Amino acid sequence: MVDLLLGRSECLLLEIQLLKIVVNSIVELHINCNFCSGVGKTSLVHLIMKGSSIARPPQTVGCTVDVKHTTYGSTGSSSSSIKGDAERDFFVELWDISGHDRYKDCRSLFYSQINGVMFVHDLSQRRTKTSLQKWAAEIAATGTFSAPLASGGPGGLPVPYIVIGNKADIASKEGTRGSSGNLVDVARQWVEKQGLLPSSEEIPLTESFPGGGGLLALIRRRYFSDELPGATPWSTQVNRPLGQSSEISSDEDHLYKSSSLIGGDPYKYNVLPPLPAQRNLTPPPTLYPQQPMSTPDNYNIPRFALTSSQEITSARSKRMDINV
Ligand SMILES: Nc1nc2c(ncn2[C@@H]2O[C@H](COP(=O)(O)OP(=O)(O)OP(=O)(O)O)[C@@H](O)[C@H]2O)c(=O)[nH]1
Repeated sequence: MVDLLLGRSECLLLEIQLLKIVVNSIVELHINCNFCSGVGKTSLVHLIMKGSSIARPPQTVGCTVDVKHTTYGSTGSSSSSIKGDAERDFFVELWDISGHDRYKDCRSLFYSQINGVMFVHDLSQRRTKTSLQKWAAEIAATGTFSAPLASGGPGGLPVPYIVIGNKADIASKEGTRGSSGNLVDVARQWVEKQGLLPSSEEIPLTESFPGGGGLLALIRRRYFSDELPGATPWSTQVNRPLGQSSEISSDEDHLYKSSSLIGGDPYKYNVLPPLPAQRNLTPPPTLYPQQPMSTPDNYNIPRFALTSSQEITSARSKRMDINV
C-alpha cells in the first residue's frame, strides 16, 4: 500500500536491527515527518514501526510521536558497524506532524531538536510534492536542530532530510492520475486539473540520508564521532558524490552543489556561523567521544512511546502516548 521507494529497504533494515537487543546506553534521535494532509504520513510511520500497512489510519490530531528502538555499533561483521564501538541502543522518535491548516499556528511547537526530516508526498498529487519546499522553509525558520549542518538545504533546512513518494499504486505510469477515493485526494486532483496550481520550486530529489543508510546513517552521523572527525557541535558539512536520480534526496546533495568540496573524506566539517534557525540552539553535550546522552534542561517537549514492540518494554514506564 505504501510506496517507500528506496525507503522500503530502510524498513527492512530496521527490522533486522530489532533482532539484536543489547541493553546499553540509550540515546534518542528526533526526526520529523512532514507534511501535507492525507499524503500517507501516518501510514508510512505505521509501516516503519510495525512492518505492516494500516487499513484505516486515524487522522493525525496535531502531532503523533512514535518511538522506534534500534541498536547500532560493533557486532563484528555488520557493514553498519563501527570498529571498536560496543553495540548501543537507540530510540528514534518519529514525529508525525499533521499538515492540516488548522494546526498551522501550533506546528512549530513540534519543531524541536530535530535530527532529520522525512518529507512525504503523494505521487498522484503533484501539488503535494511542490509544496515540500514551503514545509522545508517553515521548519528551517521556526525549528531548533540537533547537530545542524554548516549549510542549509532547501529552504535553509540545516539537517539531513529524505523525500518519500507515496501512493505509487494510484499514480499512473502514463501520467494520468488515479484516485484513492479519499475526499482530499479527489479535491486536489480537481484543482490540479483546472490548472489552478501555481508552479513552485521543488526539493531536489537526488540523494538519501548520509551515506544512503537511512535512519541508521543519522544515528551514525549524530553519535559515532569516528565518522565525524574534527566535528564542532555547531557546524558540519558532508560532501558526497551526486547519486542517481530518484525520489530520495538529502541536504547533502545541496551542500555538494553549493559549497567547495573537501576531497576524499565523506565527512568533513567547516566552521561557519550558525544559520538563523540555529541561533536558539543549545549545543549538543558532545559529539566525541561517545557518551550516553542526557536530556538538556531546555528540552521541554514531553517524551512518549506508543509502539507495541516488545523490545522497548523497558522504556514504556518512562514514556506515554501522545496525540496532541
Ligand atoms: N492507495 C493508497 N492509499 C494510501 C496509501 N498510503 C496511505 N493511503 C491512504 O491515504 C489516506 C491518508 O493516509 P494517512 O496516512 O492518514 O495520511 P496523513 O498524511 O497521515 O494524513 P493527516 O493525518 O491528515 O496528516 C488514508 O485513507 C490511507 O489509507 C498508499 O500507498 N496507497
